[in-house]
Amino acid sequence: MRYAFPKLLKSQIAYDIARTILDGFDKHYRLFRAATHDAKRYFEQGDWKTAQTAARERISYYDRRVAECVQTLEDEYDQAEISDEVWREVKLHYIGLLIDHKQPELAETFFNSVCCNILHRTYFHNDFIFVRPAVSTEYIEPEEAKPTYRVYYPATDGLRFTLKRIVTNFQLSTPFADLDRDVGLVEDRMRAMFGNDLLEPNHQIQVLANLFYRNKGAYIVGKGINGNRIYPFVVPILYNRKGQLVLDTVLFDPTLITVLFSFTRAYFLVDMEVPSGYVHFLRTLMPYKPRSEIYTILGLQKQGKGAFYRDFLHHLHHSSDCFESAPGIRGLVMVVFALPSFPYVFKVIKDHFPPPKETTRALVKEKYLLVKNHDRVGRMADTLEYSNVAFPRLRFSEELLAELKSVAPSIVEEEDDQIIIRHVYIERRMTPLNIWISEAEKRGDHAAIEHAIIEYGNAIKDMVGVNIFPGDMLYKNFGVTKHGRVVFYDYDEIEYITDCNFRAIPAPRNEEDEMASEPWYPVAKNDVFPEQFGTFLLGNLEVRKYFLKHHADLLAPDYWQRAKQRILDGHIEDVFPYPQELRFSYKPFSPTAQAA
Ligand SMILES: Nc1ncnc2c1ncn2[C@@H]1O[C@H](COP(=O)(O)OP(=O)(O)OP(=O)(O)O)[C@@H](O)[C@H]1O
Repeated sequence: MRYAFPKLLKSQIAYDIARTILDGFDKHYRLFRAATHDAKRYFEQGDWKTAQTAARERISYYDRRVAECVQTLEDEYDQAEISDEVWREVKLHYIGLLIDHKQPELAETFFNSVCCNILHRTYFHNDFIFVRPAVSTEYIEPEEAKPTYRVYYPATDGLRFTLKRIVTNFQLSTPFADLDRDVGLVEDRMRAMFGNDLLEPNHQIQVLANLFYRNKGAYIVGKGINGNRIYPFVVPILYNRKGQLVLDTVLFDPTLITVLFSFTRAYFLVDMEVPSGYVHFLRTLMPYKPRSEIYTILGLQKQGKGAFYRDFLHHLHHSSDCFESAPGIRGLVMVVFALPSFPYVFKVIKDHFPPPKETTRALVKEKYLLVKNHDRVGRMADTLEYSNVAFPRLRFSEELLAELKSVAPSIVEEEDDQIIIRHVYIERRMTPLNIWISEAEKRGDHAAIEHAIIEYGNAIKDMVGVNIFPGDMLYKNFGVTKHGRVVFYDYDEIEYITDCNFRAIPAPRNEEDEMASEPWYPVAKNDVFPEQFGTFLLGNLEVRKYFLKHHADLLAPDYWQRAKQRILDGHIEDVFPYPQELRFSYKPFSPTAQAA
């Protein structure tokens, strides 16, 4: 029989514990918001280095606050004295404290993290933690003067005036080069978007009240509304070469907006008093993006992780297919499996790695963490890391279970009708690039192959721009997203570009050198010889043709040496999460203009 919650709350300890946990959360969110607040200042000062460091540090805030809170509780209470009854009261008090709270869903997640740290896993009890949200996040209004979004009425005020007001309301202290010109450009494109639609009485523009900061950009996020139609838009604000601000473009295409919020990018910094209000608004722009991914891209990655897990359990309940090995070439380091009906893959680190791998479990984890904390520039998939995940035994094929038990026995355990996986990374499922290319070949789709190779080279170049050397550049280590972008997902050999030594292959001294099957010259651990990349990348003639046409520079040591030098000189590359052709300043390449 299910245990009933106590009818009377009697325990002072229960109240005190609930209060301590909520104080821990409030401290966390205060610091989290302070970081997003600072992002505005860094943007105004063009202080990219500090902004980068702050964005990276913010990721670790959550775990630190949870650890602090656990410590406080352990110092103050003897766990043995806290009965199940008291834990149930703690939860009820906590729910009470969350009435009128502005971030109740985040506070519930924090509560779960603290409880799960204190209670042993086998002791988890659904009555103690928030398996489902207990407090609604709908219609929460901010207390501060700023609403979640502002509303403008262009039919009354004029579109140009409205657009200018939208920008100036953000009160950026850096001057614009020519705001009237930029607003005119946005207006032209916006008029084209609204087309000849008759303006309905509800015609309005809604804009989220705070800017979204990432890398060297700040983004205005909003939507036009006319009748029952919604027109999402995003306006990036960047610096020009003279250190003045410009509106760089306006994006309307839902696919491009979705890509801007992609799982392959660094998290945004946005000052949100009521995060659920932002998530709700963003979902009206991207209805197919799971709430979990929206929380994550807003930097609330633990919330995203919790929401993802709930979605996953829900999906398991409402599906019947079985987990199976992910299609493609098996990894040496990871066992990768997937549920065909679910768009993610599950990656488990093997217990032993065959040669030539020289890594360890700890090192692999370190590399994955490096990527989590790094700017992923739209080219590296984000991963969710989970411990002790229980899967229903029935949903595993014998073959997959046998494989998991044989290559990762320390991680996989069978318990009654469950498979417990002690550590797993979960990441978006993509089509491995090698499979994508061979399918395009079978169809005789040359354009698709060329597209894949252009994207592949661009992915590497984007990663190089942020100091990442992928290490293992084989096509099988890249995936193609549903938007046709090529993204890297195999991180165990990743290195910082600045830690690598890019060398040209020395000229042979004599005939013997020339014939040698092993390098006759000394090779240090971090030496990389780009001239050798062709050996494993250019085997296929068609791929070779496109590779040499678009990315031959990747095979030359000096490309890499120059890239490394730029990073060492402190240069931070511009990252454009949308096509260059859409920029207001874009000038198509013209051979005559070039000649002139
Ligand atoms: N996100 C993903 N989407 C689809 N398939 C994937 C994904 N990640 C991995 N795979 C599949 O699993 C295989 C192994 O994954 P991964 O490259 O991450 O493992 P690994 O053990 O690190 O590989 P390697 O031996 O190259 O180091 C890939 O070749 C691919 O077929």
